[in-house]
Amino acid sequence: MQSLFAAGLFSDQVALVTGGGSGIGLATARELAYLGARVAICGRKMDKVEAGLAALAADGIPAERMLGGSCDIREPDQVSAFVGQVLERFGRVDVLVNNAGGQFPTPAEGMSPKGWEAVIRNNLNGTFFMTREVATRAMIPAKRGRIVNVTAMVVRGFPGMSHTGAARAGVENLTRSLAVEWATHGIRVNAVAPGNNIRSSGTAQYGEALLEVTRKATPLMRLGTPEEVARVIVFLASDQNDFVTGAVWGVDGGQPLWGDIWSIPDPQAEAKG
Ligand SMILES: CCCCCCCCC/C=C/C(=O)SCCNC(=O)CCNC(=O)[C@H](O)C(C)(C)COP(=O)(O)OP(=O)(O)OC[C@H]1O[C@@H](n2cnc3c(N)ncnc32)[C@H](O)[C@@H]1OP(=O)(O)O
Ligand SMILES: NC(=O)C1=CN([C@@H]2O[C@H](COP(=O)(O)OP(=O)(O)OC[C@H]3O[C@@H](n4cnc5c(N)ncnc54)[C@H](OP(=O)(O)O)[C@@H]3O)[C@@H](O)[C@H]2O)C=CC1
Repeated sequence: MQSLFAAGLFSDQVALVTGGGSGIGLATARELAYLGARVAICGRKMDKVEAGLAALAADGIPAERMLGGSCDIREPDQVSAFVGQVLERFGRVDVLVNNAGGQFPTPAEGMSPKGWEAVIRNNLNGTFFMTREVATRAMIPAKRGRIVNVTAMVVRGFPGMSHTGAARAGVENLTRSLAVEWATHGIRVNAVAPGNNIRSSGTAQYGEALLEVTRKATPLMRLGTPEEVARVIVFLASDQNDFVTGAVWGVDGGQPLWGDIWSIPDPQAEAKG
């Protein structure tokens, strides 16, 4: 592995990455571990978490510097138990990356209350539960912490996935509120918004055709990689970046600046036949 950052940048630090078993979360966990951090990863499914731990081991990270556990961030009891495990094992949490999340495509009018709630819980509630737990038990007592929330590119709304657009906009606003509330506790809170154009385990479920549409809607004319998102997360999580808080950084190849991202049925065109 090769890193943009100086070796040992995260030595003596502990990082907790939710959804660290796959995709952007795994790329982030690998980079942080490579730079010296002790890393804890979690997800709902242990097979993904175990695959993540195996990838870290293949990078040469010793077993004593990593921890994996099953934890559904929507469930406060599971969040509390996992954070407890991390503190028991490593004694502190310096960096929290709230990366776990996801949704399903659906027009708003076809969305059931349960479907709406599932996505709000997964992205907004879960992020808050984990953040509050880590802040109150580790960061506020230590008067030090770096939180990075992974959102999505929602500046133009999220037609076709309005539930996640609303949830991610909520997380972005939470990022700003907590950046102010916790500034005096030595905690910085930032967000990274990947474009809808990162080729990852997550976007694989949407299929190549849709990825091609989103690639063509990207000024840089290519898809991004999980490692490119991870580098910005790691920068925001590092002490090299200590005057930035409450920011939302896009990693999107310029996509929000340009044209249509994907087509949803145009009601005016349909009305005209
Ligand atoms: C157009 C733009 C494209 C654009 C596409 C390109 C841009 C991609 C940009 C974003 C990329 C990524 O985020 S990549 C990361 C992707 N990763 C993920 O999405 C994985 C995490 N997501 C999830 O686990 C699920 O989506 C989520 C719903 C949040 C949680 O699932 P659960 O199994 O826990 O939820 P359940 O209890 O089963 O479901 C609760 C309700 O949600 C509904 N529900 C769940 N999945 C559903 C589905 N596929 N289609 C309809 N409805 C669904 C169920 O029907 C239930 O409601 P009832 O109807 O009452 O039964
Ligand atoms: N790739 C892209 O283009 C974009 C990605 N994003 C966001 O970036 C983040 C990472 O996505 P990406 O790596 O691409 O996709 P992945 O699907 O690979 O990553 C999502 C990870 O989150 C975990 N996860 C999901 N829900 C929960 C939960 N309730 N509790 C604990 N863990 C959970 C999943 O594991 P498990 O299923 O085992 O729980 C998985 O490891 C997500 O929040 C995603 O929505 C945003 C915009 C674009």
